[in-house]
Amino acid sequence: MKIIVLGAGAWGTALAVSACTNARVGHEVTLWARDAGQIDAMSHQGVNARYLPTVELPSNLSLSAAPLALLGQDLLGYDLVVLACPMAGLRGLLSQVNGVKAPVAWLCKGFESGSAAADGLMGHEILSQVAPGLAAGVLSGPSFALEVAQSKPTALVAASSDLRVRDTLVAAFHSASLRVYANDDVVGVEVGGGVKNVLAIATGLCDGLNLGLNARAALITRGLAEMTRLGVALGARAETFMGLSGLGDLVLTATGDLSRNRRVGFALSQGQTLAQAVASLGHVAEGVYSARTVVQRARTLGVEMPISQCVVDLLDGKIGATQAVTQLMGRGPAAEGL
Ligand SMILES: NC(=O)C1=CN([C@@H]2O[C@H](COP(=O)(O)OP(=O)(O)OC[C@H]3O[C@@H](n4cnc5c(N)ncnc54)[C@H](O)[C@@H]3O)[C@@H](O)[C@H]2O)C=CC1
Ligand SMILES: O=C(CO)COP(=O)(O)O
Repeated sequence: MKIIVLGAGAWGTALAVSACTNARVGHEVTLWARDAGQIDAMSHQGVNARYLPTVELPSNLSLSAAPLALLGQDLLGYDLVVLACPMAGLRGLLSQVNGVKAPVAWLCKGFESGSAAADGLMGHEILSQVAPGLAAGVLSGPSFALEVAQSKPTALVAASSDLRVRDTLVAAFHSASLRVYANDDVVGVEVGGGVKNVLAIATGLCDGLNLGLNARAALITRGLAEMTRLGVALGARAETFMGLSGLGDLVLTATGDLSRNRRVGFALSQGQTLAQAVASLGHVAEGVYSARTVVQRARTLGVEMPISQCVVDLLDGKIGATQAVTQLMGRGPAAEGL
């Protein structure tokens, strides 16, 4: 299979490496970046020094920085086009690949911030605005890029309403170290991937303040409830949130120190400003940009999301770290459940 990954950040690089090294069938994989200097450095150094510095690039991985407009013609020759950009770049990349006949999959997790529709859109909603004719879907689930690139056992979920897209993603990435499950609940998978980033900021803060393991477990559990409430209100199936892109990715991101979102919450608990916390990452932390849109969409639907609201108030500088705890613990008693 001929696969092109557009975007050479940590996750695009890791998946491209995984497809080259692990696939049961030999794939031809190209990794593309918009920055020709980055591709030049990668081909000389044999690593992606900026985004995944400890992982050697396999010799059978092709690198490209051809202008996308030119690449447009060539994209016709691929069996799968993977968009490995942050949410902020998805609208642009989708319009650029519009017209491609092969399945297209995006990897970003979040809600568009400053969206044209002012609503904060998920990937599938952006797709229906800018490229409704594409056969497309999303690849999500609990997966730190570094571990996937190191061939550590990982399970992902390929979500699309189109069976051909799900099957192509499984054929492209399923391997001895990477299991790819299929799901047709795109809304559920996208809500899980987007909201878990916001909740990971909360657990990073909780752990940075040394609030204890009980508090972290409570945040994860009640976070899962609010993620599910929003997802169901948006048309998702509740059971999807018990799967890889819901509970699975929430547990990973909320507890794993490799998470950039969790690190933002931790840094805020140590007195760093948001600007400092984001700058020190050198990578995207989608929860920072999605939090407000998550809460706005929930409000429009009449869905209560107290933990996400707390994260927004914190990011907006309306409350400090310790006030966030008071705000959550000061809520009145409630019945458990969704
Ligand atoms: N790193 C990880 O472990 C995982 C990341 N993801 C998601 O994948 C997406 C990408 O994450 P990473 O690769 O880790 O980010 P990263 O911060 O490591 O790299 C971002 C890449 O996107 C490019 N980029 C930045 N802004 C852009 C824009 N406006 N248009 C086009 N390209 C742009 C950058 O040049 C860079 O190549 C995010 O939505 C993230 O939540 C999903 C699963 C795992
Ligand atoms: O989505 C991820 C793991 O599944 C990566 O999470 P972070 O963006 O918080 O690092």
